[in-house]
Amino acid sequence: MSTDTKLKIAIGADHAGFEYKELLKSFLSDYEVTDFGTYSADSVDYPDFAHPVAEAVETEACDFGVLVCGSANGVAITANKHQKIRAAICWEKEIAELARLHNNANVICIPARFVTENLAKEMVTAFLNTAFEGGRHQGRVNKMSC
Ligand SMILES: O=C(CO)[C@H](O)[C@H](O)[C@H](O)COP(=O)(O)O
Repeated sequence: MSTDTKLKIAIGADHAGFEYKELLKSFLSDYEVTDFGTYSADSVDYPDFAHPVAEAVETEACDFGVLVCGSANGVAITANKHQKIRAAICWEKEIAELARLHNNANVICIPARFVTENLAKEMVTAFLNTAFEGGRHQGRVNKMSC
């Protein structure tokens, strides 16, 4: 019997990110995923979904967050209002890796209207499988809080 504990992922999106969220949810079958909505393509307000995802990560109920909206700006701005959240907008696989390596980002924000489904999957995979480098980056991350 495996004793592996699955990483816990909080996922959320607005209507613009709904389809990608559904896709990523299926893609992340090796993880314990909690879906904070939205649950259809009907128009909604992204803060209603970004705050719950940020809270789940901030309280350590989940290890990482995945947020999707049209440009990723709305969900990232909202999530970053939370003290313990470092939410990074990603549009290239290497940016997703750097968000973990250098910034110890704990939420990845995906712009569904500007990246392909395949790239979204690649970025989430890279994000979840890259560790924070620490070292010179630790002090910089410490200085983010105000
Ligand atoms: O938050 C955003 C922009 O900052 C997201 O891209 C939203 O998904 C977008 O604003 C939704 O736009 P819509 O015209 O209401 O579909």
